Amino acid sequence: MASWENYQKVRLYGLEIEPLLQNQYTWVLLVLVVLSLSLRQSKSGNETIDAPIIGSRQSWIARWRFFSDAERVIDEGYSKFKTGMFKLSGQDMVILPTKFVDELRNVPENEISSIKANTDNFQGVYSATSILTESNLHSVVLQTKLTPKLGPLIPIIRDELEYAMTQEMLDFDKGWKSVEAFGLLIRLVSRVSSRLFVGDDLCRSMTWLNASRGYTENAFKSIILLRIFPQWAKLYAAQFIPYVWLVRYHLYKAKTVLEPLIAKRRREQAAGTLVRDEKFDNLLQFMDNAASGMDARPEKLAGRTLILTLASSHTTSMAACQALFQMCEHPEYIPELREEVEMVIEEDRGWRKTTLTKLRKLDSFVKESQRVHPPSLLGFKRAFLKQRTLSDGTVIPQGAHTLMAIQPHQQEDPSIPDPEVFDGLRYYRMRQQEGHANKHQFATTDPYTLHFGHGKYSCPGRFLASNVIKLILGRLLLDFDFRFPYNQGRPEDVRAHEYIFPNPLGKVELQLRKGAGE
Ligand code: HEM
Repeated sequence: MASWENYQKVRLYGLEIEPLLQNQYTWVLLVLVVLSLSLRQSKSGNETIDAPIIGSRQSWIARWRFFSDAERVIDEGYSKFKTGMFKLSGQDMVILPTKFVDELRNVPENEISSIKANTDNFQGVYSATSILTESNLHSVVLQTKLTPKLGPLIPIIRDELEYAMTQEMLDFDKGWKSVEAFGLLIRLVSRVSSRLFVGDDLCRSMTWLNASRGYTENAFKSIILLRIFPQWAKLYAAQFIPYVWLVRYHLYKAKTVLEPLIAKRRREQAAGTLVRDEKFDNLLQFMDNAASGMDARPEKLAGRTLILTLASSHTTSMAACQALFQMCEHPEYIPELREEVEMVIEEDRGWRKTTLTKLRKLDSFVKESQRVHPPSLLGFKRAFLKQRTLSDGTVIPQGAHTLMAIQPHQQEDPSIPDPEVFDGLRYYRMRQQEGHANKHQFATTDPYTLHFGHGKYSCPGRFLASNVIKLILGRLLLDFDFRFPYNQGRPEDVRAHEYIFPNPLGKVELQLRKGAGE
């Protein structure tokens, strides 16, 4: 008969159980394992949806395949089931047909949430992005304070861009210089964004810049790795992934500079001594003015500001870098794009509010670059907070997370007859058609162009992104010649899951043009 004495001698994989059972950490671990396994038993929203699964039914294998070859998996699902739903990456993702874009684009956020779906896709708890689900403070401020001021912001962005260029390219007048283009653009964009996000006080502080860049880089790496794990295993996996630790570290570093700044400005505001920039304060200040309750806590404001750098800097630099690579791959466009910039600047006598809207060829080129090298193959992510019956009778249960195959869908846009061809001035010509002058811009969305989403919850920062990209590329076109290094073509994009990044090792050679800056 089994007695306690006998039991004490039981060994599991060579380990004596009794000392283990006396250890409180063993119990904590056991409780966590049992809890997570039992959570796994209850089917999630996606698991209750009856839809064909693409790839292996073994979710680990399916997830790994999706990580390493998402394009093929998505194309397989899209070619077989594009008018219905299908599941990818095990059951992690339910792909809805794009015919539902219009029906879903303006549904209230207490029924379907875009930000929850996006932050969940970004592994919110581990990348710290889940703070954005606490309220829409950031979106309101972007839409009401930043977007209406895009005109007055041009000189501010240009000023910071000039400073950033001097920091980056001091010795560029000594002939051709080779640079890793993505890194350069990340540094330029993050300096410019910092000026708008945190203001003069901090935007050139290396502590802040290192924290915001370090956070963004490590958040992306954490997201990519954690997505390979099933939901129940993420908690444990995260403990062993150094990028996740670094996310926390950079968040902490950012707070060490942002929280005192918030406190200082609040003191100055109370004393009536706060120096305001009449043209544009900065996003942190705008959020502080508009925040209430929990949102107004300094650590929350600091966290939200840092997370905005992830939403803005990497995405903007990715688009700028893909366009720069396209220019090097198709140098035949450079003279025409350069001529447009020179002409518009002469007409406006400098960079003014109207200047960027007049750069229609450049706008078209950047949009076409995004079409052929998009940041993501999937988009229009939605989390269903309530059960919903779609117009064709499909029932989407509460808790489901859906996406759409935006890249294959865009290739079927009837206004793009030859989707496999890169045509940098395609959208420029489309805008010349009667009634189309304000359509087909980089920042405009439509049911076929979903890289910024579409409808009420589309990206609130896309107009700023468009301006920053045009200011940077316009400056490069005016003052630099650029090309790929000798005998090197366009560097292969780096792909992980549905995300597509410009190759960070991809080099571009730059040389100051004769007479530039005179
Ligand atoms: C080329 C650059 C960019 C791309 C491709 C991009 C793309 C996107 C996409 C796809 C979404 C989700 C939309 C949806 O779910 O329907 C989004 C949301 C968002 N973007 Fe952007 N974005 C860019 C630049 C920016 C910039 C510069 C900012 C900030 C100034 C920004 C701030 C945000 C924020 C805050 C959200 C979440 C909005 C919410 O709370 O619902 N983005 N972006």
